[in-house]
Amino acid sequence: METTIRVEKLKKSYGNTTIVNNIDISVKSGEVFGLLGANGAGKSTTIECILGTRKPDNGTISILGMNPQTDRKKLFEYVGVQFQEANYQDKICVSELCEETQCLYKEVTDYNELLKLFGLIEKVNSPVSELSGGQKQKLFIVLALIPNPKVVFLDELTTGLDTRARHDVWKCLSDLKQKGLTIFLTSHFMDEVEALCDKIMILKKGNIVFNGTVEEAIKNSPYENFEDVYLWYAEEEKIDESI
Ligand SMILES: Nc1ncnc2c1ncn2[C@@H]1O[C@H](COP(=O)(O)OP(=O)(O)OP(=O)(O)O)[C@@H](O)[C@H]1O
Repeated sequence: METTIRVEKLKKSYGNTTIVNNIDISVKSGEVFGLLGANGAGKSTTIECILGTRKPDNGTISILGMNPQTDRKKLFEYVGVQFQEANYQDKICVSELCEETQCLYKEVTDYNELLKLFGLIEKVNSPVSELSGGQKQKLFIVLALIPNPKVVFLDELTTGLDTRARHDVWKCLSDLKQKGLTIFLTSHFMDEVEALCDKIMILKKGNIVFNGTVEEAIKNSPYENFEDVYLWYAEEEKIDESI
């Protein structure tokens, strides 16, 4: 399997504070990779450095063999990004926003199919501003998938979605993975990580504290429940077993 995302010795500091400390990441084609860590651990900074929207202090990054800083235009034909908040006009409706996104790319997926897949088709003519938080979140995933990408970056994948919607999103992403999509995600939901991720990396204050599979993470910890396992790696304090 070819390596789709390769990051070597990525480092980013603000002033004297190191936010991301010498991180190496390797994601193979068709894999789902989960970057985990507490609030402020450095996940979004890592993603922004990988995408070239933030300048790292050090490190080599390649996506699909391209450099996100210098091959930006070509690379983003193949890369989808889920934004937490997109910039859109106040009154724009769902179909218009999808069409605007389609115009940015040469080869696109039919957005109506994606809206159907994500249960949003009945909102196609609604103003985006009238969607619920969860519906907007799903729409941002749809926008990320419109370019028919080979790789997709999903930051806080299902934050704000209800249980049904989260499961629907997992199903959609599993189907897209079967078709060869490489997925790089961050999530605070360990059930989601267990359901989707082939490989995970746990960051603690910008340092890698675990890199491997969920099964390996469990095996190398004193716990069996993955949420306990995650906390054991990611948190400073030991878990109080009486809780
Ligand atoms: N422009 C900036 N200047 C100074 N510090 C910053 C800047 N951007 C981010 N940080 C700091 O970097 C740290 C990591 O932030 P980051 O957003 O990468 O964390 P995260 O793991 O994505 O957190 P969350 O789970 O809350 O989204 C935080 O302490 C944040 O305050």
